[in-house]
Amino acid sequence: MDAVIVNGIRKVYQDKTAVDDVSFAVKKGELFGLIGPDGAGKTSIFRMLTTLLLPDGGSATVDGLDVVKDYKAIRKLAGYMPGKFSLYQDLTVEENLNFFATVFKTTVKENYDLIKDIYIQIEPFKKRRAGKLSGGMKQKLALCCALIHRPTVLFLDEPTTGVDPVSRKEFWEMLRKLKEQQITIIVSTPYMDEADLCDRIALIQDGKILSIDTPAAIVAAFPDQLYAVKADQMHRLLKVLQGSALVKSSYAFGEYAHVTFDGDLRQELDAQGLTGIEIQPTPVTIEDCFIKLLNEKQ
Ligand SMILES: Nc1ncnc2c1ncn2[C@@H]1O[C@H](COP(=O)(O)OP(=O)(O)OP(=O)(O)O)[C@@H](O)[C@H]1O
Repeated sequence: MDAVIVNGIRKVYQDKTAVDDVSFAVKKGELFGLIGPDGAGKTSIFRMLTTLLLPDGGSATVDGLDVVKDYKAIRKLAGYMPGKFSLYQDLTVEENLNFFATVFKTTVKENYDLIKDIYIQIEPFKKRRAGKLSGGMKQKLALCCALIHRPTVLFLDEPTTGVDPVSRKEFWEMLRKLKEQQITIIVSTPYMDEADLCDRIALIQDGKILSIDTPAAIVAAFPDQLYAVKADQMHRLLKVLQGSALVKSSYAFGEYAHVTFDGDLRQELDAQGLTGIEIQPTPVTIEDCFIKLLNEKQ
């Protein structure tokens, strides 16, 4: 049985459809990513799966339990780290942890083995109020609190947003270790570079899933050779690319334009008077796949 099954789930706020007929399944022990920009509907999906929000249509199960009928049982077995900092700012690190353990009728001691690797990193600050911790430390404490009742499924809503790059990397290493403990993890992120760290991902935009697969399979399905293109006049280059009959797709990507095309693009750019032209094949990223899927939708 899959750990999470989502079947045509919907959420409508007033006249805004935030989650539109979303379906996916997450295997036991999988690290599954919901990847999409702000407002894509990730938080609404998490809140429905953790029984904090009622769906307006469709159904979903967590560990075989229905998110509407069996909400009490799900709350016991699921761990949830909301996007916004959820801890008690005026309580210390150890008070927060004890509080969450008590709510779930357990003790820190009983489940210490599960959080040990993470907790020892914040233990030197255990007497410090949560509100006075750095972003990375708050995130580690929030993860310990979400784990303290030994959940079978862990929901992490944008755990790395607003966290420095080193802490982001450390956080993903912690998730890899938790996976070894057979905990199913569903994590959302707006950072496309984090998609590669998941076993499988769902790309989501405007409440709809655009694609679900392993990151490697999504990248492999990109149909064209992708090129990174540069010129001395980047602004003009982008305009020329957009108007060119040879170009299938083009968009700014860091200091380059990412382009797919047929024919002799260099000759065309030369003819347009552009200088310092560079055209080189470049590896496809998840972000390129996302942009392609968005363009197909429009
Ligand atoms: N309570 C609400 N009332 C009205 N609209 C809402 C409500 N909650 C969310 N929305 C809207 O639904 C859409 C999806 O929001 P949601 O928070 O689920 O997305 P998200 O991908 O988690 O993005 P974010 O990172 O911004 O939270 C957005 O357009 C948002 O403005």
